[in-house]
Order: sequence, then structure tokens, then C-alpha cells
Amino acid sequence: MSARIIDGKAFAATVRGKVADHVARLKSDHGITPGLAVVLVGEDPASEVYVAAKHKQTVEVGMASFEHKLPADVSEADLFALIDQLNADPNVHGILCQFPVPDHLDERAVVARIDPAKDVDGLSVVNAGLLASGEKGLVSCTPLGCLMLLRDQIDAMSGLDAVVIGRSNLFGKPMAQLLLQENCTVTIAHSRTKDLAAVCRRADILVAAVGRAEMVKADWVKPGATVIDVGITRIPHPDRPGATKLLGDVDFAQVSKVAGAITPVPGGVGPMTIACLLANTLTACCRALGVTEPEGLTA
Ligand SMILES: Nc1nc(=O)c2c([nH]1)NC[C@@H]1CN(c3ccc(C(=O)N[C@@H](CCC(=O)O)C(=O)O)cc3)C=[N+]21
Repeated sequence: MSARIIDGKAFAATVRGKVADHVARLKSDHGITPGLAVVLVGEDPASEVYVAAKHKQTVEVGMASFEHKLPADVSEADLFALIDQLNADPNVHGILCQFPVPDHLDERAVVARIDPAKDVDGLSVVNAGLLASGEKGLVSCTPLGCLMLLRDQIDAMSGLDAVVIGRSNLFGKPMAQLLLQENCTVTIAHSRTKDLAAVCRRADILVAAVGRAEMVKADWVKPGATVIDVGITRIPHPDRPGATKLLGDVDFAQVSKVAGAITPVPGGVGPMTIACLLANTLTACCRALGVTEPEGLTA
């Protein structure tokens, strides 16, 4: 048997379409254009590519995109001054500082400086706490994207066993909270978990976010399970010199023979991350205006 391939690229396009419809309505009914500010510190080539993709898609859905590139040696004070200015700017509804930032800057302090109402990455202590308490906040984009894919794939998540491999604040913890909210029985596994393969084999929903290429093998997966691969490891292309190739945390060739459904890499979770960033910016804008927020784009 072979698994259904979950087309995250196509799903992300439908999410962006919904966002674009609501953006058009905000413009016509309220004269407001939602705005996203992206701050990039330094010149990491991978980050430049992501930030360019974010800019392009922000403009495509009709939002305003504000890019701020700062030198790698920018002081914390100067970075904070920019964030303060964006916090105060009524045309900016979402703020994202691309990670990683150079070592002399503290990511947690950067996130803490962003107004929680504009924290479209959902990384602030306030938004993490709101999610953990089951209250309305902004949810980290990648877990939100995975939730949307899972809701689309699975009619009834209630009561299913879900295993999340990875416990980061950016992904593993919020993903676990979202699955719990869907009434799954949730296990957060990580590098110290005993007999990881056996733990994973219990999962009806297996979400891999460890950052180790192709670690999840076929005998870790319950036949018929839904497998979500959050890993992105870039390696030199085996056949094409100079080119690169992306690998997930799941050994796709093996696992796709056992799973019921699986996300590919690329074309799975990755495109959903940016779509959800746009969805979060729209949500933040609607809340700032006090107008009804769109359905199906939030947790
Ligand atoms: N503050 C912050 N928030 C983030 O959300 C954030 C960040 N920093 N730093 C870097 C990571 C990485 N990330 C991705 C976004 C899109 C794809 C994506 O679209 N991937 C495509 C194509 C990838 C390609 O071909 O290069 C795919 O998987 O199909 C992947 C990864 C967001 N991140």
C-alpha cells in the first residue's frame, strides 16, 4: 500500500486565496491594507531566500510588505529602536524578525520587544501562554500550518494518539498544544526519549521536527498513520554538482509505503508556514480594527 501524498503547496495556495479575499474586503469596507514588517539582521543566504519569498507572497495577497535589512553588527539598541517604531506604526499589523540572528543578539529579548498583538510568529511569552491556556492569541506559523493540513486530512482527530518529535518553543510545544486542543492524546518525544521508535509506532498522527535528515524509518510508523514532516535539511545534490536538495526528518521512500498519508519535503509543510504568516497578519489586522476575523485561518 502506498500513502496519500499531502499537497501542502496546493493547500497553501488555497489559504493564500482566502487571505487575499479578506484583504480585498478590508480594503473596500474599511479602507485598510494589512501590513507585514519583516526584519532581517545580517546576510545569511538561506534567510535572504525566505525573506524574499515572504515579501513576494505578502504583495501577491494584496498586503503591504515592509522589509528592514540591518547590518550583522547592528546594536541591540538600534534593533530595539526599529521594533519600537514598528510597534507604534498603525500601518504595520504584523512584525517578524527572521531567525537566526547573529550571536551578540538574544532571540528571546528580540521577541519580547515585539508587541504581542503584532507577534505574527506567535513566539512571545504572552502568545505561548494564551495558547497553553486555551485563549485567543497568535499561533506560531508552522504548527498552525500543520494543524490546517491535519484538519483537512482527518475527519475526527478526537481521541487519536499523536506524537510530536521535538520540543522547541517555535514548533514542538505549540504543535502539542494544538493537538491537545483537538482532543488528541499527545506525547512530546525528544532526544532523551527512551525507545523513540516504539513511542512513534503508537502514533495515529506522527509529527517529526527534530532536524535530523531521514531519521524516521518505516518501522517507526504505525500502518495507516498520518505523518507530518517538518524537517528541512539542505544537502548538496547527489546528481547535480553545485545544486542543493532538501531532505525531511522522515525517510520518505520507506515511510510512504507504510503511512496512510504523508507530507513531502519540499512541497509539504514549508509552503504552509508562509501562508500562515499571511493568515496571522490578517488576523492581527482584524483584531486591531475590531472587525470580524476570517474563519478557518486560525486555531
Ligand atoms: N522568525 C522566524 N520565523 C519563521 O517562520 C522562520 C524563521 N524565523 N527562520 C527560518 C525558518 C524556516 N522557515 C521556512 C519558511 C518557508 C519554507 C518553504 O516555503 N519551503 C518550501 C521550499 C523550500 C526551498 O525549496 O528552499 C518547501 O518546503 O516546499 C521553509 C522554511 C521559516 N522560518
